[in-house]
Amino acid sequence: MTALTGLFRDWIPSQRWFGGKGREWASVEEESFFLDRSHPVLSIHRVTVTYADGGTGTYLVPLSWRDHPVDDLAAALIGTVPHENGENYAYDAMRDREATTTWLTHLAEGATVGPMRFVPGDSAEIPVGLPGDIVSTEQSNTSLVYGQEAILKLFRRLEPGLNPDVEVHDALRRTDNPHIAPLLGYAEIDHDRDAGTPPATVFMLQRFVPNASDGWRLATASVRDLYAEGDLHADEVGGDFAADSERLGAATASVHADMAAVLPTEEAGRDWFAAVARQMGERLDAAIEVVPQLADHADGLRAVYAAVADSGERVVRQRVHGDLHLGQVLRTTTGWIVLDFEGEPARPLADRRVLDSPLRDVAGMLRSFDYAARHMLVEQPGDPQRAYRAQEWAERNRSAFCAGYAAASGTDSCGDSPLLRAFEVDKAVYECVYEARNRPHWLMIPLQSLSRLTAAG
Ligand SMILES: Nc1ncnc2c1ncn2[C@@H]1O[C@H](COP(=O)(O)OP(=O)(O)O)[C@@H](O)[C@H]1O
Ligand SMILES: O=P(O)(O)O[C@H]1O[C@H](CO)[C@@H](O[C@H]2O[C@H](CO)[C@@H](O)[C@H](O)[C@H]2O)[C@H](O)[C@H]1O
Repeated sequence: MTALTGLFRDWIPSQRWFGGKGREWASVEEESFFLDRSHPVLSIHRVTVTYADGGTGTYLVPLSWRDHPVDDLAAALIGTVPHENGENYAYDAMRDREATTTWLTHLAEGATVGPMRFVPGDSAEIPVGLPGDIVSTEQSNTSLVYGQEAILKLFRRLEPGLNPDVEVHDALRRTDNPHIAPLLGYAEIDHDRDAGTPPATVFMLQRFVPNASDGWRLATASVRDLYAEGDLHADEVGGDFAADSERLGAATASVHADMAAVLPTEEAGRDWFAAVARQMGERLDAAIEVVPQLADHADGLRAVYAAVADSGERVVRQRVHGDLHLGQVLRTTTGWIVLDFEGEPARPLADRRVLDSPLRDVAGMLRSFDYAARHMLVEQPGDPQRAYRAQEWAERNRSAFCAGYAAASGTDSCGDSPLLRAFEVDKAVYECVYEARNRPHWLMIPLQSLSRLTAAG
């Protein structure tokens, strides 16, 4: 093992974006090239982890280098690497402001550096020269905000093929949809050109949406207001969120309609329903391995999936968001913006591009209302008054979202649909695994939802 691979072995497992948490490492390899040889030197590392269970994952790690320690960057220090006259200091380049300008300079020029190609959209809108500040919210990737102008999202996990976030934003450019942030460019890196493997997407740059607040923050503030009121109901307190939920439903329907207009669609046949039910069952089997408590619900969940196979609903499959939740939407002064069309980060890229029912996204948002309502019960699980309030808030905002979606799409999608119910259950199963790996103290939120979702039928 080299000094660098040793550093990566120590540092990567604790990073939020690392998707292999809980898996034992068998070996680690890295390949690198320089993106910038001036000050500070910026190197790009492709780190491939092979797990003891045989799987692999390749992650992108940009490092910035100094020949002396920099006090302001102490929190970004990954480690030191010895050389003949002393040591070089390796920093997390995404936290080193001086290193953040390089991405935009290369993008505006449409440069090719080693295996990496920069693809600008409208280069006039790329704020060259501005330094980027890291976005501190917990997320699966790493983002830099450049002033109030642009936001760069670095995709940490490298997978062959165009990232769906870039693909969908690029296609939606033609629609002028008011509910998305326009794409300004992206970069890709060759995997193994000789083997015919397509390049992997490294980052995308989007226009920054100023003066916005994310839906999770707004929704949870509304829940807090309701909890603070002893006697009033959700429609009587100041922070009622229902009007926003309704507008969010309409915005979601508008984005779905434009995605269907510019990307492929296909009427679903009976075999699709059977395949969806089977895949959900398989996901449950895998999830039970990680969260054994799920086995207690397994019979009820399988009954929900079985109902999908016989449902006979009409579904036009299309590209969907794939991981829609309140943290993926921004409320601006004029309305809602939908972000992050990447799908669930744990799914292979090819699966995330498959045509699906838009109800998948409706279910994601309904799950999120449930989370927003109940996450504060984690600390006070035995408070029946709060549990009642949470239920009331979740139901009110679910209905409002569905009303907005139905009015804008002309379909009663939140009606009594076995498919929607199964999607909600399937999402909650996914969340159990996500929480077990990332936030074990929140595991009870999706687990308790599963009890309710299976009891309801
Ligand atoms: N265009 C944008 N304008 C303003 N803020 C944004 C924009 N895109 C993303 N953000 C902020 O960055 C956060 C993470 O972005 P997101 O695309 O959801 O990344 P991830 O895939 O890692 O979850 C969002 O919750 C939002 O607060
Ligand atoms: O990192 P991403 O935004 O792509 O999504 C992952 O992380 C989300 C948490 O940040 C997770 O969402 C779950 O928690 C939310 C509250 O923090 C809640 O609103 C969502 O409904 C719930 O699914 C998401 O599942 C995961 O893919």
